[in-house]
Amino acid sequence: MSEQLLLRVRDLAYDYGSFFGCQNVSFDLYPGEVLGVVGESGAGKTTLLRCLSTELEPTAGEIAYRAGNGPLRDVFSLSEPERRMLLRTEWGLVHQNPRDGLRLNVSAGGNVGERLMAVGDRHYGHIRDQAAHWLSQVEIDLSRMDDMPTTFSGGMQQRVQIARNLVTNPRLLLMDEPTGGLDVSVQARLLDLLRRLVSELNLAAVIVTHDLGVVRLLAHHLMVMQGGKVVEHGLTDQVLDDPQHPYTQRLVSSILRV
Ligand SMILES: Nc1ncnc2c1ncn2[C@@H]1O[C@H](COP(=O)(O)OP(=O)(O)OP(=O)(O)O)[C@@H](O)[C@H]1O
Repeated sequence: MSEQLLLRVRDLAYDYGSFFGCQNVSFDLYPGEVLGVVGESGAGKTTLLRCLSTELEPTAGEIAYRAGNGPLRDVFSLSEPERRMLLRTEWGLVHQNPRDGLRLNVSAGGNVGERLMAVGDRHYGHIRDQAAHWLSQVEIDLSRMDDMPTTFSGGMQQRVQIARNLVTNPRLLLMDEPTGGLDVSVQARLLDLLRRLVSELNLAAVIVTHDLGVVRLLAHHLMVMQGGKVVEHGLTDQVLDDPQHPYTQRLVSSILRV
């Protein structure tokens, strides 16, 4: 594989005062690769994602990202405007609750087009065409383009949130339980959609979830966290088919029993 490393995380830790959120997290991510992060409640998954999105500054360790074709750079050495620009262009952030990632008083098309306007696109026709293109990519009927997200189902809102993230052609998606809270058939459709888009767009992604079915379907690599620490990390099929750590073994067998 000749592609260059996109994201490098080394010995990352974050402490909430005397509590630690996550510790000693290290991984590499290449374009087109999906890393799944699983673990019980309180394992440190959200803390890790909040550090990766630069919302929290790690207490220790490094997060280095390659913007454009430039060198890998520590994201916390970037200026605030540089980081903001990454968050608007090369990085996408998909929240579990789409309401956290959408503007509810703006139409579906407006939600998608707005992200282009935020990076300087001022051509109304182009913005509307792009919004329509990405809404159709996530299977939103264009007759709903001018409707408010509040009139959409949870699954539709989640798809609009994904379209809003994709419109700037991001290279890295950070997703927090993107299918959480949706019913099983809606989840399955959304997972198929995500799998197709990740592969077609050669996206790198980190996906945090409780659901081993989600990682089995989407993630090439899997990191299992417990109590803020990574207890197992490897190829998804390998970890799920031959778990080494007792916690992963319990996690996998609890799914197989149901
Ligand atoms: N704002 C906070 N202040 C203090 N401690 C926190 C805070 N947020 C999280 N923690 C602690 O950090 C640890 C990791 O929490 P985190 O939310 O990252 O876990 P999680 O794996 O995402 O859990 P869940 O699946 O329930 O969302 C837990 O011990 C939690 O109590």
